[in-house]
Amino acid sequence: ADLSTNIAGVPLPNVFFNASGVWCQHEHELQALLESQSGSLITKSATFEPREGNPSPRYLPIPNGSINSMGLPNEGYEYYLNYARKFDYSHTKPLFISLSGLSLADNVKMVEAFVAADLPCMLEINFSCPNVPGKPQLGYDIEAMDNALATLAPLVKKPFGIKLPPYFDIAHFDQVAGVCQKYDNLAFLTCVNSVGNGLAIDFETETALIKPKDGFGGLGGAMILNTALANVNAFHRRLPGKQVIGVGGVTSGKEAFLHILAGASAVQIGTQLKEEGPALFERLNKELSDIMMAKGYNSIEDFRGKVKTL
Ligand SMILES: CC(C)(C)CCc1c(C(=O)O)[nH]c(=O)[nH]c1=O
Repeated sequence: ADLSTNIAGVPLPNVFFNASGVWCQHEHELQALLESQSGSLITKSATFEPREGNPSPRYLPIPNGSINSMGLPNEGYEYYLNYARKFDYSHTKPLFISLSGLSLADNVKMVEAFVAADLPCMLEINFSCPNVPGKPQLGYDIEAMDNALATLAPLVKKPFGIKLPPYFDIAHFDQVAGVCQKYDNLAFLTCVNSVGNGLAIDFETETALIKPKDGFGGLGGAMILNTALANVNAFHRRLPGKQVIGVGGVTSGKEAFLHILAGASAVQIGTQLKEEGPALFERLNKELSDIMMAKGYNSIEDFRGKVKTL
């Protein structure tokens, strides 16, 4: 079956790529994604300056998923800008760049640098990034989100996307969609980032599993699939003129199929990629293709967003 898709008019040979943060901090990791069967690749969320991130253990697989509090370890935005300058855009797969400024000012400076470089890469701005200490993350501060988009969208000029945290209240889906609708070049939403501030505890040692933040960290993997599907579908229904990239709980072709049925135009993989490595993409392509053939679908558009209700 044909697993090709496009994001903001940019073709992807297949719907699959990494979630920002997984297998994408260093060039050798990005090279492995380039050589894999992924349909695209995205860099680790960049901050203005390089960051070590939090002390380990800061990521762990747990039953039905994972927990992480990495703390934005990355090489700094110039590293990824240089990577984007050297990238061979004649490749079959496009390059996405994730930005996660620690302040709006930092996001402005990084966006301006990428816009000045005028490269074909696609920006995904991480709205789970920390905002003013003591205030919720950008994605949970609707006024701050609107203000950030009012500043950033005109700067980016071309189509771009934002990475959103999961929402759990219909009124929040409505509010966030209302803000996103205001920005024409906001072309896609990537839903969802990890489910924030979970806590994994070891029964034997009676100790939190990860070191940072008293063990509090973002939850990913199978356990967040149904939250991810809801966020993908909620924004697919509310924003017909925009696209949604689905992420959360995809471990096989089956969950990828469900994300697309919910409305996703592409599918990112986090936890499962961290655990299985880039060979995962060959498996996912085969599994999704087999599912589509079995159901009589030839292309993604034959079933994308067509989840039925009772
Ligand atoms: C959680 C933040 C550190 C504020 C942003 C980076 C990030 C991280 C991280 O670097 O800890 N982990 C996630 O699961 N999602 C993210 O967006």
